[in-house]
Amino acid sequence: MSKVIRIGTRDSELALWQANTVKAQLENLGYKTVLVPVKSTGDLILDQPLYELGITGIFTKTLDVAMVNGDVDIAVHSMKDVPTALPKGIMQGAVLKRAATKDILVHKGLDFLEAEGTIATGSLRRKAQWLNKYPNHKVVDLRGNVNTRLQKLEDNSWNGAIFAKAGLTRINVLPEHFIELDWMLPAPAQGAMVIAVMEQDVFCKEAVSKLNDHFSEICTTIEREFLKTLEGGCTAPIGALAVIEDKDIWFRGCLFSLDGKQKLEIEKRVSLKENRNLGRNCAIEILDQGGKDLMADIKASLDKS
Ligand SMILES: NCc1[nH]cc(CCC(=O)O)c1CC(=O)O
Repeated sequence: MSKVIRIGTRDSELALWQANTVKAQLENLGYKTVLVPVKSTGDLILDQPLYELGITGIFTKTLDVAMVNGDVDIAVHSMKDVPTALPKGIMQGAVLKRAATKDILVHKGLDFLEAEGTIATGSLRRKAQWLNKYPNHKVVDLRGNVNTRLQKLEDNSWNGAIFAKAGLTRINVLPEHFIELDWMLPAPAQGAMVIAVMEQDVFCKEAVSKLNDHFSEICTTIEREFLKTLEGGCTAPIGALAVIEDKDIWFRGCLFSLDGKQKLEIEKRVSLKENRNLGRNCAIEILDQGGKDLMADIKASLDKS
């Protein structure tokens, strides 16, 4: 085991925390590793256009390029940020044991909930679900990494902002005032970390496979199949969550219109052994129940804006 595994990561605090976790776990198994932080926007030296390689994700693009270029051996991602179609030559090497899956509202007091208020999020999925439940509220856009978003919430008069609990917990910035949004369905694979590896890299494939958590892999696979079957290359307000209870898998999925007024949802409980195609079949049911038209509407309005 003389090879040093170069772990590519983005340079945000959350990304570094996640990459360091993988580093510690690999070293615990006796592997030598080194962390290679890669700036999010970089000089992308490649002799092929990105789309020809199937490189699309805004959060994962830079690391995909670094892997294809041979600058890093593996990459650590928040799994929900990874497009459902992986670039040529890159495969999913391991899904780590999943942390908290849910979204939370960080707030400054909850009196506004049943009245009027403004909450902030940059996510179409969170916005649509929030407006569906609280039609009298306003939702404003909020972007940036976790620390930036927390700071902007402090600096503005908004009543609250929505975050993935896993992200705040990991970098230890979970504020005192938050509520768990149990009714909101998370992004497919939220709270899970994934390790990407090159298909031809036998050594690294073997190494990272030891970090795979079987149940986390099953649940995130179902959620991402649901997403992949619905989306057809377009970002939409889609939520999904699969959890294992006893010997069953309990799946819930949803698709909303951008304004949150239309809601299509599905729920199924099957035995763990029968989980094949669960995500795909649930998506097909949603598509048949009006989801096809809704996706076309969403795509049309997103193309316009
Ligand atoms: N889209 C950004 C992003 N990607 C992963 C996380 C947190 C960790 C996770 O959800 O797995 C976050 C922050 C957030 O959604 O609040």
